[in-house]
Amino acid sequence: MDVAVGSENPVKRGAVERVFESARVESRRVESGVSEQPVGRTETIVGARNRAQRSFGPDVAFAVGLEGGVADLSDGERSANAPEDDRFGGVEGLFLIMWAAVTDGKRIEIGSGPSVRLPDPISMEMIGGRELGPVLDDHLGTDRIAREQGAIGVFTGGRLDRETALAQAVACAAGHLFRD
Ligand SMILES: O=P(O)(O)OP(=O)(O)OP(=O)(O)OC[C@H]1O[C@@H](n2cnc3c(O)ncnc32)[C@H](O)[C@@H]1O
Repeated sequence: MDVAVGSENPVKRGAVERVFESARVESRRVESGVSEQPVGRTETIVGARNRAQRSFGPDVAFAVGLEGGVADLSDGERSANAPEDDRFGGVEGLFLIMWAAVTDGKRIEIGSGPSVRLPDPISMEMIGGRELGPVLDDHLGTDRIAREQGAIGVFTGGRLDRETALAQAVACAAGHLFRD
């Protein structure tokens, strides 16, 4: 079975390989159709869905989209279209979130991975409009940590890594397509 993943990030391909164990997984470069740094659950899910739909074709059985975002998890979540200086609603505590979408060309299902709170100095830079990957690299002195253990690895003390966390999102989305 062939499966496409709408990203050239190797940890995303690795996450898909963990769930579609015997499949040949191919990375495809597609536009997410959302900001480089999605803000809020809705924008993050839309990015995942776009990546899945845009990487699907007649040559694959399934296509997967994965998107990382940051979100204020309070009930009054602000949309990505809120004014620039109020994107996080003034609520302290931004979280890294991750969502997957899986399509078989007819149906599309979504699922999420774990969330982890970002420390305040990191959140402040996100509020300033930066992307999480480069902000983490600056703070930690790493090089492209988003392609390795990721924020989830850093903030869980290595108990999780980004590939493991993304695989949970893929499994939650794909499970419905396997079962029905
Ligand atoms: O090549 P693509 O598929 O775009 O992969 P990406 O990791 O750069 O992009 P995402 O759209 O999934 O994530 C949006 C931003 O959030 C960053 N990000 C997401 N999850 C992260 C993590 O666990 N650790 C570090 N950065 C992360 C990522 O580097 C981007 O700057």
